[in-house]
Amino acid sequence: QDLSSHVQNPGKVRYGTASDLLDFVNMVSNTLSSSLLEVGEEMGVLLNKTDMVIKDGHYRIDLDVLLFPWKLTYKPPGPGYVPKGSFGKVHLAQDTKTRKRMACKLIPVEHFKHAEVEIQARFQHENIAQLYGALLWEQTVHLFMEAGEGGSVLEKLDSCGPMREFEIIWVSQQVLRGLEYLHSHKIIHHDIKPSNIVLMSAKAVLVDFGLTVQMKDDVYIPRDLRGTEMYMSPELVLCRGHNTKTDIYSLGTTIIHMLSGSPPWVRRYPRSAYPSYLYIIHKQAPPLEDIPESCSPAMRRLLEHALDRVPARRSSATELLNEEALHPSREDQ
Ligand SMILES: Nc1nnc(-c2c[nH]c3ncc(-c4c[nH]c5ccccc45)cc23)o1
Repeated sequence: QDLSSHVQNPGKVRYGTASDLLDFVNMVSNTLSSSLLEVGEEMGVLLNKTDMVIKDGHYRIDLDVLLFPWKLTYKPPGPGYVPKGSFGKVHLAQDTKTRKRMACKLIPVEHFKHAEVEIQARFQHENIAQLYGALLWEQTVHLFMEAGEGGSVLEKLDSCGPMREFEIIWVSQQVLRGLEYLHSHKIIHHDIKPSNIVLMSAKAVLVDFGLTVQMKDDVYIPRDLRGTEMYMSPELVLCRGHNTKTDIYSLGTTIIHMLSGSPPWVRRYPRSAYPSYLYIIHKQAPPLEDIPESCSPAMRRLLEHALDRVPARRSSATELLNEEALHPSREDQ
């Protein structure tokens, strides 16, 4: 195209606010993917002040931003190991002008739900992966986000085994601050687990908001089962209504995984013999038996409060943040 047509028809990527980004993703969600086929070039909205440089309305993959399979923190690079989200593959991305490094999650447009973006666009907190922008290119939604270059807690557990208690305390405090913020806005994450907690040099953040809901009142009646079985609460499995306390239970099972190196239940009920854990979670008492002997009494008490079978009795994020286990006194160190 000559310059004049280029100027007259600048590309379809622009800077905008969180509400511009939400309008864009709503358009993508509501437009039949067939009619999106005609758009030959990338289109999208990048949030202002994100160190991403749009050139003449373009933000082209492999030109303005490069995508790399994620360099693993612990393991020798497998064949293009790419962490998987609920519906998308996550790559490392780098803006070619500012060299800013980001995570880029690729979601096929037919799987894309604007709920994934809605919460991250409307709610910001230092322990929630920040959203930088969204692009639609080749029938795939590219979500650019804050990158946890230390990888996920699951990757760390798989590579290095059980974590030490001071590491678990650090991760739990970060996650609980993020949950305290989300729960104060009646938002349920629905998929708290080691692979959805990613590590950076000075903090840990929650990722993958594809199953997130914002309650209209104090209970959420689910239409489907959301989450990952081993970390699900008994009330979520029952499907008769639940609230933000389900995330607290999932954090409790996540702490068991960090302490022991395995999710709850699997050592007592091997996956080979138990294709599903839903019935076990429903029938059995909370998995306190999976807390290792080495666990400190204070951390054990925190887990008893986080895994209480009765949601109303279960501690909130704020209450857990005030537990002794998360404030080891000097003499303990
Ligand atoms: N499902 C999902 N939705 N958003 C994200 C996400 C946003 N920023 C990120 N930074 C790092 C990782 C990540 C996960 N596992 C890993 C293993 C090794 C290295 C990095 C990772 C994932 C993200 O993930």
